[in-house]
Amino acid sequence: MKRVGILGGTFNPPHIGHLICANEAFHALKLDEVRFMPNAIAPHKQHREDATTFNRIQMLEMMIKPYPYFKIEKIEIERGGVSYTYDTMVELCEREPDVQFYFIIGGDMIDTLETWYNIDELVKLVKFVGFKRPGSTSSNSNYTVQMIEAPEIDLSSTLIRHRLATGGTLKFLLPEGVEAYIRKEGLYGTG
Ligand SMILES: Nc1ncnc2c1ncn2[C@@H]1O[C@H](COP(=O)(O)OP(=O)(O)OP(=O)(O)O)[C@@H](O)[C@H]1O
Ligand SMILES: O=C(O)c1ccc[n+]([C@@H]2O[C@H](COP(=O)([O-])O)[C@@H](O)[C@H]2O)c1
Repeated sequence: MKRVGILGGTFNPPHIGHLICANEAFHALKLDEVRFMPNAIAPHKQHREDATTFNRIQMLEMMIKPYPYFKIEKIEIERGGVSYTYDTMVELCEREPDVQFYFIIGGDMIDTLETWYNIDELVKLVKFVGFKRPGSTSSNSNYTVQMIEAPEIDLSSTLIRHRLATGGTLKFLLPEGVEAYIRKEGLYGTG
C-alpha cells in the first residue's frame, strides 16, 4: 500500500514549522509523499480575508518546489465551503483505495480532536500523526495519535503576520521566496 501523509492547514501564510513537521513525518514513517492540503474555510478558525485562496496556493507552490516528495492536495479548495476533514477523507479514500493516509497535526489540533466533525468515523479512515507544539498539551486520551519525536518550534502563522505588520525580522522563518512574494502582493499589512 502507498503511504501518504496529509498536512491539512490554513497556511496563512505557510512557514518553516509546516515544512519541518512534513519532513520529519516523511522520514519517521517512511512515507511515499506528503501532501500539503489547504482548506477552503477552516472549521474552527475565524476566516481571514488578508490573503486569498490563490495567494495561499501560490505560497505553498513556492515552498514545495525544491522537494519532489512534497505535493499539494487541492480537494478542499475544489469542494469549497467549510472543510471538514471527515468529508475530505471519505472522498480521498474512495478515489485512492490503495493508499493508507496519515493525517499530520500539531499539538493544538490534538487538543481539539474530540470536537472534530464525525471524529469517531474519521479515525477509522486515517492514522493520526502528531507533533508537540509549544503552548499545547498535545495529549488526547480518547483517540490514538502516533507522536513523532522532532525538534519543537514555537512558530505560527499568527506570529509571522504580526512580524509582517510591525516590521520584525522574518529571516529563516519563511520558506525561500515567500517573504518576497508577500511584500510584492502587499499581504498582511505590508501593502
Ligand atoms: N510550529 C508548529 N509545530 C507543530 N505543528 C504545527 C506548527 N505550526 C503549524 N502546525 C500544525 O500545522 C497544521 C496547519 O497549521 P496552520 O496552517 O493552521 O498554521 P498555524 O501556524 O497554526 O496558524 P495560525 O497561527 O494562523 O493559527 C496544524 O495541524 C498545526 O497544528
Ligand atoms: O473536521 C473538523 O472538524 C476539523 C476541525 C479543526 C481542524 N480540522 C482540520 O485540521 C487541519 C488544521 O487546521 P487549522 O485550523 O490549524 O488550519 C485542517 O486541515 C483543518 O481542516 C478539521
